Amino acid sequence: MLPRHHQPIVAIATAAGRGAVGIVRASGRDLQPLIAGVCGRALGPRHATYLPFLDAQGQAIDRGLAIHFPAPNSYTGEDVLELQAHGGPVVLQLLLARCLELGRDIGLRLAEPGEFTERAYLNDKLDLAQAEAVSDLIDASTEAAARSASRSLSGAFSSEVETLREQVVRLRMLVEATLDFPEEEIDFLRQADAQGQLDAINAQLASVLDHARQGALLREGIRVVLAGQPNVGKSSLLNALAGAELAIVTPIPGTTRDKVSQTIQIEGVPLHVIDTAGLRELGAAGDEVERIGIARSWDAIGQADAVLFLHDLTRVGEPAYDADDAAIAQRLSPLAPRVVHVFNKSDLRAAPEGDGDGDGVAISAQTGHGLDTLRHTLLRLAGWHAQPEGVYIARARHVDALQRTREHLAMAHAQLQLAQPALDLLAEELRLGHNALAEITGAFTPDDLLGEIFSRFCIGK
Ligand SMILES: Nc1nc2c(c(=O)[nH]1)N(C=O)[C@@H](CNc1ccc(C(=O)N[C@@H](CCC(=O)O)C(=O)O)cc1)CN2
Ligand SMILES: Nc1nc2c(ncn2[C@@H]2O[C@H](COP(=O)(O)OP(=O)(O)OP(=O)(O)O)[C@@H](O)[C@H]2O)c(=O)[nH]1
Ligand SMILES: [Mg+2]
Repeated sequence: MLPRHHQPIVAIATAAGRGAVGIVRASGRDLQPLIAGVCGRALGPRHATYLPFLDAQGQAIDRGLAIHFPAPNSYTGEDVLELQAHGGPVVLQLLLARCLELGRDIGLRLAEPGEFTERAYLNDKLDLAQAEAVSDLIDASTEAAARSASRSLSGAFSSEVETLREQVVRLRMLVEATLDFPEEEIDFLRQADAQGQLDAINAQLASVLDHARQGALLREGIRVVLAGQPNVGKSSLLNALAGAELAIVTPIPGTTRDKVSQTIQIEGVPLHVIDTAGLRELGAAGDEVERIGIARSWDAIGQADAVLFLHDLTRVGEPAYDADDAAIAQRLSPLAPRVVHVFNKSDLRAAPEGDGDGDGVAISAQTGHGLDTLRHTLLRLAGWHAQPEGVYIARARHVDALQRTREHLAMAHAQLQLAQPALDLLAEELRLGHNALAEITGAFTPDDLLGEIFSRFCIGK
């Protein structure tokens, strides 16, 4: 049997359900038996031919367009056959079954998720960051996310990483060469301005890291938890931000029992907003359901990227809030940089001057007053500052690899500043930094990571 990556594969490439057109796509080293069987004739290369797709009895399953992309000029770099049929689930299943039947002798099998794109990667049509961008483009939930995924797919991110990698390679070669001439080593490095080269790399790395963080933010968004005492208006705020009546709002304290979440977007950045049960001390007689709800609120708070701590302006005392709020604030204090104080119901009572920490936002969930300020505060807290046009999509995996690169290069930098740098340690840090960078485009990526990345694609991609 052929190794997995050489077996011919087939799948329905279009989304499940009915559509105007549906595509069955096959990829492999030689698809002639399939073409002959289903099309009943030879196909010109990269030429759309309208013809009947034939079943085993020579009857037409459907009439549509067949395209043969001979290797290596195809999406996967292998032979690709596309059957563009009418987009009904039964028609497409029949075509798929017909392909599998015809392909039995060449070992044709169903494609696993992401396997076409994995082939494109293995055949050097795309690097790993571009392959990931294919999936991110399909999954994009906002226009900004789609545009930036498209930039990554076209190689904007990869080429910046590649430029960095080339510079690190050049420096590594210099250091490795010096290792062979121990007497003159230091002078040699000084003459070649190794320090200056490293400074330039680090400056550029900082900029790529910043862009990648913005890109990861666009892809992954942040978790924002609405927290506070019962009846302060958390559910009202969720509804106001979402522009829909999602959570139940009543004047009864303890209305929300369980978490309610909704993804909204601000300037294209997805925010996963979670409304929680109001926080209060329940005596022994307290309601068991509410007790569990409150425990879940604290869980959500612990996992939040940002916490909006709501206060009810009609209840706040001096200096900023009442005793129960002070108790909650105490418990939130370890999360302080992620907490925003929000003073709600400004329509009923104006916010006192110089609220609390000075970073509070006064709003009215009912009239919408202050919501724009709150949105901008959230974006700032998330670390968003880029213009979507210049951003390429990135993943936490990329940010992590860039951070590790930065750490290794910082160690290399420290070594170079010593009067007597240990050249072997310097060389080792540069090597590790180089490897971390290479993980991004896939030049140096463990197989199990590859498997994980592609398994998250949809089938047929
Ligand atoms: N019908 C159809 N539409 C599709 C795809 C597809 O596979 N089929 N794609 C699937 O994702 C995307 C387009 N991606 C593609 C990428 C490369 C090639 C290709 O033939 N590449 C050749 C020739 C390049 C050229 O002429 O410039 C090559 O790389 O050698 C085709 C589609 C979106 N639309
Ligand atoms: N005037 C005014 N009333 C508000 C505002 N926001 C919320 N309310 C009212 O305050 C009451 C409680 O609102 P909710 O949104 O249910 O409060 P909550 O924090 O979710 O309450 P629990 O789910 O019990 O924790 C309701 O009667 C709302 O109509 C506001 O900005 N102005
Ligand atoms: Mg509520």
